[in-house]
Amino acid sequence: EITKEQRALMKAIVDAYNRHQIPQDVAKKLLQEQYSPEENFLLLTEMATSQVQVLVEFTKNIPGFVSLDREDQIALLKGSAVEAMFLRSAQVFSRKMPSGHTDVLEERIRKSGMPEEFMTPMFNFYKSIGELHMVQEEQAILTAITILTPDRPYVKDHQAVERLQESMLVVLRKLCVLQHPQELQYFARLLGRLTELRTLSHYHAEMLTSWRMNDHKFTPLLCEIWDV
Ligand SMILES: Cc1cc(C(=O)O[C@@H]2C[C@H]3CC[C@]2(C)C3(C)C)ccc1N
Repeated sequence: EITKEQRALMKAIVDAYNRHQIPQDVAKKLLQEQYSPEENFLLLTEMATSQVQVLVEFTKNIPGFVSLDREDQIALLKGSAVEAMFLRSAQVFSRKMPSGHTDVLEERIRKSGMPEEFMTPMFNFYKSIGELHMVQEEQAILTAITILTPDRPYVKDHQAVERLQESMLVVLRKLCVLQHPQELQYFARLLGRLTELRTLSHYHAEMLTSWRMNDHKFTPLLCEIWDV
């Protein structure tokens, strides 16, 4: 009972999501030979920077996004960047790489100068996303829903964003029923992850501050997207 236009919306989002992937060379670098914490941090910086670039490209291809007010587009991107990045890296983390690699990546992230108290919530989130076994359509639409959250700071035209998000929530709900018929509350569980993401973004803000304090270098794009 997914209508023709809903199928078209889903296809546009999934194509955009798959078209804009993190360059494999960045992810692969993290898996190569042993690095020092400084080297690891530089690799994470490279990974985060390319994730933001991928996020911007994906967002521009969400149907209706570019017809929103320009300043609202910026507000939505800045407001959702962390959450979209964690969602995408959780999916990359739990799916893309053969299991052995995941431990290596986890090891690299753990030895990159990231504050210890941030690790646990981050890896718990990765695991909770992995356990959902989302299909790629669900991943793409859930990411689009996260980006089109109307109550981000400085968004002026709430209504316009709400209308776009609404149409995606409807599609996601239908998709969940089709893809996971046995799990009645699967859709609710998916949306529950978005709440977990907001908690993570608070940890992330502290992480940025602690890195700044220790004089870690960021790229201009990361400074711009997170006002650091
Ligand atoms: C300012 C700044 C931010 C990050 C970051 O948010 O990294 C995210 C944390 C994990 C989740 C997404 C990340 C890219 C990750 C996989 C390293 C990494 C380096 C850096 N100089």
